[in-house]
Order: sequence, then structure tokens, then C-alpha cells
Amino acid sequence: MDHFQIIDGELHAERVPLSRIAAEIGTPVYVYSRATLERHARVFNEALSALPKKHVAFAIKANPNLAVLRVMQREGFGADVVSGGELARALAAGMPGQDIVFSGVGKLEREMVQGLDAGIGQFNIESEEEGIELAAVAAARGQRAACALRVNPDVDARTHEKISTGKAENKFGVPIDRAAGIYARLAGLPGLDMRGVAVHIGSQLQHLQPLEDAFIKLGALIAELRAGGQTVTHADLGGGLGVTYKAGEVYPTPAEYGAMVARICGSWDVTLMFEPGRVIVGNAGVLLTRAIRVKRSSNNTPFVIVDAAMNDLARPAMYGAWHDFEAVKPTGQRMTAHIVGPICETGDTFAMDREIDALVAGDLAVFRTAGAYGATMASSYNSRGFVAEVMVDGDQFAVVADRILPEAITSAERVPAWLD
Ligand SMILES: Cc1ncc(COP(=O)(O)O)c(C=O)c1O
Ligand SMILES: N[C@@H](CCCC[NH3+])C(=O)O
Repeated sequence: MDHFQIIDGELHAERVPLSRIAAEIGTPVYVYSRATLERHARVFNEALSALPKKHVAFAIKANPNLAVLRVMQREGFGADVVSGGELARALAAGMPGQDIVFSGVGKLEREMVQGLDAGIGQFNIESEEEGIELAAVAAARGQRAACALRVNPDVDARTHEKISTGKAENKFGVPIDRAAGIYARLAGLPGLDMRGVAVHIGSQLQHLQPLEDAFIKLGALIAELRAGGQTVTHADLGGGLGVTYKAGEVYPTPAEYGAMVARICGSWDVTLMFEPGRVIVGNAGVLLTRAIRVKRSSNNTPFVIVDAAMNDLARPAMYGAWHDFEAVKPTGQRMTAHIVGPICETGDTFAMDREIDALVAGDLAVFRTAGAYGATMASSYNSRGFVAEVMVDGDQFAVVADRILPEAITSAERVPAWLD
């Protein structure tokens, strides 16, 4: 069920007309639907219902807004974090430390300390070097850090090369053929409680087979570790499920994913951990924007210049990603146009030669499927400030992130006296 629907000729988020949000908050603005977030969290949980021992940690990099995290927390999700900043957000949203997993290849000592202070449930160690450092940090404090070893299974996730994480040449995890030795060495360190293994092969995955291949390798590693006398009580299967950005593209459903996990991993006798991001939030958000003007290109195809830009939604410029684009008040007329932002880069292009709802200057439109890796990847390039975020709940809405104006950014800058 889509909570972004046309009601009486106008696109609504739940029961709020998007023109109302534009009038009160301005554009560009991200708009999230609480009902969609909750539905996706429940569908994901339901898909895992056959698994006896499990833990879901929302990958908060996908959308770290505190209100979004609070919805996740209320649904019983923990968090997968990759920085001290994300850890602080998860805690601020009310997630218990125990429910937090700390991933990432470049954890700093102070982030390790922050995680230990918070009593987080698990560090996912991404190298032997990191494990040795964490062991020292924990031991110096008289603590033992609960850890899983993230392995790189050398599996091609068949996704965009920039978001593939499980191939041998990617920086993530330790090579799976060296994992047993590394695990054993780390397990011998007094500062670590090696309790499991972790894998995450990439994002926006359209096929289950690479995941299945990775999980089979992980299962074999667990067996090998146990045969060698190691304890393995947890297996973190990461995230990665893709979502439909372009009508007609088919992605595995959470239910299909859950069935595959049950088939491959159901007999491992571990707590299975999951780190979904995009599948929970992607389709729960749109980026609401206004056409500034429409100008003719040299071959007469119009450029629709919108007030959102690559600094607000980076995915098209970064990955060539497709986001559906719809008028808030469609007239039924269509046009073929290029959709561009105001930034002084040719790459600030959302779509070329796209058939869209006909728009004129001043019309509102949305980029769909903008709830994941949207606002969180924003920058202030061209001194445009940071985009605002709104959450809708039925017929009410609230600003969940203020627009940060260019002046606020400038106010953090200083001209040193020696430049006077
Ligand atoms: C370690 C880890 N876990 C979970 C995720 C979430 O991925 P997704 O948003 O594709 O579910 C990512 C991002 O790809 C990640 O790097
Ligand atoms: N930022 C990427 C996803 C990265 C996943 C991080 N592990 C995207 O927008 O598709």
C-alpha cells in the first residue's frame, strides 16, 4: 500500500496534501510517511518470523533522522552504526546500547571507547589490526568487547560497483579464506569476546543468489570455526535488499529473502542478525521540489530546472540513479524533458529525455523513493544550505529536521586575524 497517493487531484503523503507542506515549510523538503516506515518494519519482521533467534539492526546510514530512528526503535529495531555520530543518534533515539552493532572499516579509538561506554551489543571487526586495537582499548578499561568478525566472501553482488562491498577487491571485511585463523587469534585476546561472524555484500541487490552464495560460505566458516573449538553464537547477515526505483523493475520481496535465509541459515543454531536500510526507508520518503523555470535546450527539449539539486539528492549524480519524478497536481498532459537542478555542474542532472508530467514554472513535483540515502547524503555545495525534512502521520506533519540556511554554515567559519 502506497501512502503517497493522488487524492482529489493532488499527491498526498498519507492525508496531508504536499502543497500544504510546500506552503508552510518551503521547498526542497524531504517528506517521510510514518505509516510506510512502520509497515516496512513490520513486513520485514514478519518475513523473519520463522527464525527463532534474531535481531534486526536498522542501518541508520540509510536515514539517520532522529524521528525516523524513533519509529524504528518503537518497532523494536536496534541500529547498525558506522561512526560515533551515528552511535550517538541511535542512543538519542532511545535504542538500548545492547541493540546496537558497530560496523565500519575505520573505527577510531575514541569511537571504540564510545561504543564500550554505551555497552553496545556487538562490534563488527573488519580487520585483524582493528581487532587487536579494540582488544587493547577494552582490556585497558577492564572490559571485554563482544565482537563478530566481518568476512569478505568474494561474491559479486551484481549491483552498482560503488555500492558493492563483498568482492575481494573491496575494502570491507577480512578475506574469508583467512577468517578462521584471524578469528582464532582474536579469540585468544583477553579484551575480546569473539561471538560471531558477519557479512554484507552490497546494497540495492536485485538478486538473492549472491546473498545465498555468501551465506553458504558463511555457514561453512561457522562449521570450520566450531570444528576448531571456537564459539559462534551470532551471525550477522547484513542488509542489502534492493527496492524498486523505476516502475516495472522487480526486486526480491522481504518474504522471499526471509524464506531463503530460513532455508540456508535456519539450522546454524545462532542468533541471526540483520542490518536492513534501504528496504525499510527507501519508499517511505519523497523529495518535494518546485520547478523554478522551464527553459528550451538547443534541440528544444525543455530543461525543467527544479529547486532541488545534487547537493540535496546526490544519488543521480553519484550513481546515475533513477528516481521517478511526478507532478504534485498532474494535469494528464505529458512532456519529454531534462530535469536539472540549479548547481553549476553538468552532473546536477536528475534525468535526461524523461517523459514526465507536464510542468510549468512554480509547479510542485516529487522525486520518489528518496527516503534512503537522500537527506543523509546532502551537502551544502554552492552554499545552498541543508535541505529540511518533514514526517507525516495521518493528517498531521512535523518538521523533523530544520532547513539549515547558508548563514548558519557561514557562521561556523572564521577569517584569521592574519588575513585582516
Ligand atoms: C555494513 C552494512 N550494513 C548494512 C547496510 C545497509 O544496506 P542497505 O541499505 O542496502 O540495506 C550497509 C550499506 O550497504 C552496510 O555497509
Ligand atoms: N549511498 C548508496 C548506498 C550505500 C550503501 C552503504 N553501505 C546509495 O545511495 O545507493
